[in-house]
Amino acid sequence: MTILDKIIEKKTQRLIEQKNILSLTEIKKAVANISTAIDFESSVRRSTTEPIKLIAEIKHASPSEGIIRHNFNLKDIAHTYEQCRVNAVSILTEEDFFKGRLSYIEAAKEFLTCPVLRKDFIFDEYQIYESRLFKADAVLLIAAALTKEQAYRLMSIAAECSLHVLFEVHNRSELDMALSLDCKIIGINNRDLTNMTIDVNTTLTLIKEIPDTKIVVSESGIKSREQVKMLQDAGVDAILVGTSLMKSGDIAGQIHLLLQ
Ligand SMILES: O=C(O)c1ccccc1NCC(=O)[C@H](O)[C@H](O)COP(=O)(O)O
Repeated sequence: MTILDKIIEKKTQRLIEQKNILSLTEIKKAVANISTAIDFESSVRRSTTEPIKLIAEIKHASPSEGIIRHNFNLKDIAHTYEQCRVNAVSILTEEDFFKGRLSYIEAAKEFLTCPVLRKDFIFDEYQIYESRLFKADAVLLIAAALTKEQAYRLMSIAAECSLHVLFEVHNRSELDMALSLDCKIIGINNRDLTNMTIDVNTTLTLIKEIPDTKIVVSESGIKSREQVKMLQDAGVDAILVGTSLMKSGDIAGQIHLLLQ
């Protein structure tokens, strides 16, 4: 069983419990009154004259690292990200492996003006409505966790809820799925979820197969200015950075180092 299988198994159990508290019909009604989402797509698209965009992640723990930030303070992190004028914030909301909470989105949004991506393991339409109910502006869909039919359906529901989708791929066949679904924002995960190894060259290889009209986000394992420059030169629109910010005693300094 891969880590992705384990996460989805746990998530499936939690979803059954959650649907007993608030049914699909009830959650659909509840999202009808939620204010409009902030435009994630425009925030992460870059023109050729602009520097690379930053999606800064709030991530307490992970399966590969355990606890990443020992003095985790959601509000301080959100406040720092706002002061650094990051282009978007990604929040890990998965509970059992990342120590996240859905409520982190609204709490962080008190300090943020940029859009927020809900980073979780989404495979059921309920989770899309839930994301909007908790004020996310965008959601992550992971190709490795979905069939093409499931992905299509979830993307349609996300669009109905005005949520943008970051569609994550790691290899050529997942990229083919993204392109055939006409995904606008393609995330290339440098982390292989089958064995947790990270290689930033994954982005450099796959981006060559992606038309210029798409927005490309490079995800995972980004920690040095040299890597960021290489990704920018390759035409990447935005980087998604978690661990190297969360491990730093000076988050603003680390952002400056990456983007200087
Ligand atoms: O981070 C993990 O260990 C992990 C394990 C299994 C599934 C997903 C995982 N990470 C989620 C992410 O996609 C990252 O948080 C994100 O790309 C940022 O990566 P990093 O900068 O390496 O924290």
